Amino acid sequence: MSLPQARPLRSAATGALSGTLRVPGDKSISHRSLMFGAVAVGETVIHGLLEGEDVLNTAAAMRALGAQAERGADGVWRVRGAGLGGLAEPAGVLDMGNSGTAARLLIGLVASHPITTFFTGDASLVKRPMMRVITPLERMGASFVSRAGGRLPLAVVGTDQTVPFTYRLPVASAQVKSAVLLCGLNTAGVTTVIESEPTRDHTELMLRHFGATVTTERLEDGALAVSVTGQPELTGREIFVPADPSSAAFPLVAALLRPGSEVLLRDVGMNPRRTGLYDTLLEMGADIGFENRRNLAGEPVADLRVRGGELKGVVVPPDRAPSMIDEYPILAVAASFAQGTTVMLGLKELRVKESDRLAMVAEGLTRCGVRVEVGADDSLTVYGTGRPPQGGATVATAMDHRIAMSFLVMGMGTAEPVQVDDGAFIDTSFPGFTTVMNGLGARIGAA
Ligand SMILES: O=C(O)C1=C[C@@H](OP(=O)(O)O)[C@@H](O)[C@H](O)C1
Ligand SMILES: C=C(OP(=O)(O)O)C(=O)O
Repeated sequence: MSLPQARPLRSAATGALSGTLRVPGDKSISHRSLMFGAVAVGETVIHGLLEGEDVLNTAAAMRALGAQAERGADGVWRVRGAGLGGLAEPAGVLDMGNSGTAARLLIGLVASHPITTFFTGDASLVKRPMMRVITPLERMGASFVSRAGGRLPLAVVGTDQTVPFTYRLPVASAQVKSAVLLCGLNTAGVTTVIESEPTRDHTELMLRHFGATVTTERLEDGALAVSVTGQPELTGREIFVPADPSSAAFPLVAALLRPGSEVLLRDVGMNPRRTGLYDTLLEMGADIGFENRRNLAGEPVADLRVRGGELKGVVVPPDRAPSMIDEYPILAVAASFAQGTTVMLGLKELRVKESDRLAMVAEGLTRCGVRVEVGADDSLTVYGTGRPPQGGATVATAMDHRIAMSFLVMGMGTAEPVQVDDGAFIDTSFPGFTTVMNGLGARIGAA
């Protein structure tokens, strides 16, 4: 396991931003399109796949499991599936790099195949909790050997004799929900996941698109029961991947922070389980127009027109966390430019992402001269003064792409430039970030 060379970057204040762009494809949808294509019969054609490192690791893993997954000269990806139940035992260890989504979803998928699969990841991923998927998958019949506490590297001893299961999620996580549903896919009978807080539903939407029966039912206590009927005939499909709303968040907040800016972001995914950041920014007074709303192969999209302007502090309720889970670092940056205090509640899950995002955001903002508080209840309070923060610091990123991008956006408006110690991990989710941002008017370069 070798670490890429650290790539320190520096971002300096800009004038008004302008331009039109389409950020790269949605990461969640890209992973799933490769995985589901690999267990379908026939060819899956994917337009606009995110070619970030996380997704390229998934493509390599699907090839190691016996599917074909290749990029054509036209930029379109084609997957020829092995069929459900047809995944082959990989000869080597699957290295999922930096990606929790790839690791957890694939662990679920192989658990109901009669093969043994070894997984590992980079120095960030091997620290992240896997018991959350091991526990339900063991109940369904798979066996595991893992490091203490359920960390990678681990081996999944799968079986084609898994039993269906009803599982109530102990934590709001689309990755855990998906791991159980994907194990249920090759399990005879109906597997159900109950979630008290709705998390992103790309697995459910896309499994239906491939021909599976996936139903949802509202329970008496308000929770949602999601069920998949096992062993369907999955057929290869055509998929159009929307632009990733989690990536669009960076140019969007940058434009909001620079007075006089006007930026148009095309084809941005508007799945309601992903749009918490946009709701929050609108409450803060942001000028965001949603134009040309339409459907792209089962997922809603829109073009977002963003204009720079003043923001005010707000309280972000805990039940909004699942729909904006990856956007708190960039929201905290926006809050540091706002007039007034922003309180973000219910951020416990941020502690188990690529880094402890709650700690890293608080530390970085403090270094840049912003007053913040982390509550014992895993809340984050950012005291905005309505004036640009000082900046002038180097921020630690701890192998976390979203921390790196958030603080580079911050440097676009601070009094002094902001440096990040390593921008290399940006390639996991947003290849071309620096070029795209500089095309709008940013001044991001090697430190
Ligand atoms: O299912 C997915 O594609 C994802 C789910 C979320 O993770 P959790 O399920 O751990 O909350 C999110 O943070 C991650 O970036 C992508
Ligand atoms: C949390 C993230 O991804 P993952 O869990 O797939 O590593 C993210 O992209 O912000």
